Amino acid sequence: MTMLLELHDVSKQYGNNTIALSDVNFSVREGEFVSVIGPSGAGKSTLLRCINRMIDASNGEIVFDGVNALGLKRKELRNLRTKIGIIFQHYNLVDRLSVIENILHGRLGYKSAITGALGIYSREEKEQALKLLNILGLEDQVYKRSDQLSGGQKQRVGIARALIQNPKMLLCDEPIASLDPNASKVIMDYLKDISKSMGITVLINLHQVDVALKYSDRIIGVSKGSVVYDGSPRHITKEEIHHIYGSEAGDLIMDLGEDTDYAG
Ligand SMILES: Nc1ncnc2c1ncn2[C@@H]1O[C@H](COP(=O)(O)OP(=O)(O)OP(=O)(O)O)[C@@H](O)[C@H]1O
Repeated sequence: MTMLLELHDVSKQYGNNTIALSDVNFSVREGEFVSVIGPSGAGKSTLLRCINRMIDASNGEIVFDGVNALGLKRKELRNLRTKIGIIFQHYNLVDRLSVIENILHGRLGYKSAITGALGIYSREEKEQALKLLNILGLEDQVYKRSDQLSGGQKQRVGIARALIQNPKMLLCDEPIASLDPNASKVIMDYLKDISKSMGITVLINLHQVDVALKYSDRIIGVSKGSVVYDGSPRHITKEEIHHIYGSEAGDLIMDLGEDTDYAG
């Protein structure tokens, strides 16, 4: 498998005092499903946002699909962003628009300002939106206003909007943090299926360690801006979880129970 994403010594400082990321190094292979875990404030969101340059890293190198993302100018950056779909905790849908209109917004990165502003989409784009609606079980909601959907349905629209970009990677920033356990499972199952069936790489921030261990090929543990664990979910030990979470680890370890073969 080839590397799709490589981070070399990536650091991010906010203002004079906050070092959010410190010399982060890791690579992600094409098709891998990787979870980033760590306590609140560890730098997980900053890490994800640096990858598509929603935030600019202070130092280091981020290579995506063979291109150094940090050196890109406007047009190439737009190009890069079409290959990276983003899924947000709060969905970021346009409430007053229908489900299908929100999904088609995922195509805006491919359009000129004028065709985008006029909402002009081709027949192929509309057909692809309908296909994705079917895949994500939203075929009965096509023309519903987005603010009339449940949280789980909104997140499925968010996934469809990301997929219509034809991305190579999905960056998912706490995609289930606002959902109940049932809706969370539905979303995680869709993300896993999509990753497998479409060969899309997934990099996902999660607060729920048990979910991360269950779904991921690999876990990256972040603490105070540094990667302190990078490996399989199968063999992660309680000591390693303690190392990632520090004093917050107690309850998490109790929730996980005695068996350390969590992914089994
Ligand atoms: N825009 C900003 N300006 C200044 N400091 C920031 C900014 N965004 C984040 N930080 C700080 O950077 C550090 C990392 O924050 P980040 O949001 O990346 O952590 P996180 O692991 O995603 O946390 P959480 O799990 O609570 O979302 C924290 O100390 C945070 O206060």
